[in-house]
Amino acid sequence: MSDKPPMVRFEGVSKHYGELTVLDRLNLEVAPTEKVAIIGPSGSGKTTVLRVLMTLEKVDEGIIWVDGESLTHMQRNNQLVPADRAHIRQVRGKVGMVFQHFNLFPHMTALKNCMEAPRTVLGLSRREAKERARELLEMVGLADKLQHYPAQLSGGQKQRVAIARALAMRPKVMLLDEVTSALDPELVGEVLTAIRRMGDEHNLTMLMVTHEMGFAREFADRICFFDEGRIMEQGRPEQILHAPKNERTRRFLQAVL
Ligand SMILES: Nc1ncnc2c1ncn2[C@@H]1O[C@H](COP(=O)(O)OP(=O)(O)OP(=O)(O)O)[C@@H](O)[C@H]1O
Repeated sequence: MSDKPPMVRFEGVSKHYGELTVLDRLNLEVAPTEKVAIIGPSGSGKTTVLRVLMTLEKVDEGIIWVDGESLTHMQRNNQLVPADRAHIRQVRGKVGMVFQHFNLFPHMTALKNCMEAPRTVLGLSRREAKERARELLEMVGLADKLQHYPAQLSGGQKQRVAIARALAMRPKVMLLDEVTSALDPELVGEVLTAIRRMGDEHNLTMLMVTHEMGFAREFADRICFFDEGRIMEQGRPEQILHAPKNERTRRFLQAVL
């Protein structure tokens, strides 16, 4: 970890669904530009970490910080009080996400998909939004698909549009939720290449939930092994993947590697 203040910090964060504890007093710090891979068994709370950071779910306890500001609280008269909508929107704007199932607008071309939020949320002019969208679609290798609709694209191409669309909002933190899981194996490589490029060229802090241990090994600075809503073990990829200390990590890796 660097000595800079963390870009993302979970401080004692818990999330419950009825009796089920999905995040259990989770503490996690991610340094600026650090790439963290989250691995672990099904149901261990991996996706929930990303969803609470995107404010798609509320937390029951604890505080989440992004770039020095709390997503859940705000300062009022030197006190931390629950955040209001405007505050949440402002902090949440620093975070982008790419989903397993792309979530593209089906009635919009690739170019329009990438222009929509910068226009409506950031207030960019049509020209600015178009220029930004075009540049990003070129970066992910889709210069010849600008006018294609999602139904006319392969899974790998759709996921690359989704990457360009998330980048168009200029987030500081990018969340990736099993972005290659819905793809045919031969399309995985092109998406991983786009992700690598996105990390290198945009100085992003990244949290990715992945089942691709090879990608986690090559791309992540740190792997966190999740179990029962907590980080059971974390460390450099080579340490976690090749010399795990925790018995549960070892058993999980034996099953997936
Ligand atoms: N909206 C919800 N209502 C009730 N339970 C939920 C809800 N969302 C998630 N859960 C439960 O919370 C637990 C953690 O879910 P989460 O999606 O974070 O797990 P995960 O580690 O990402 O799993 P997977 O690898 O299978 O995607 C699971 O048991 C899931 O069934």
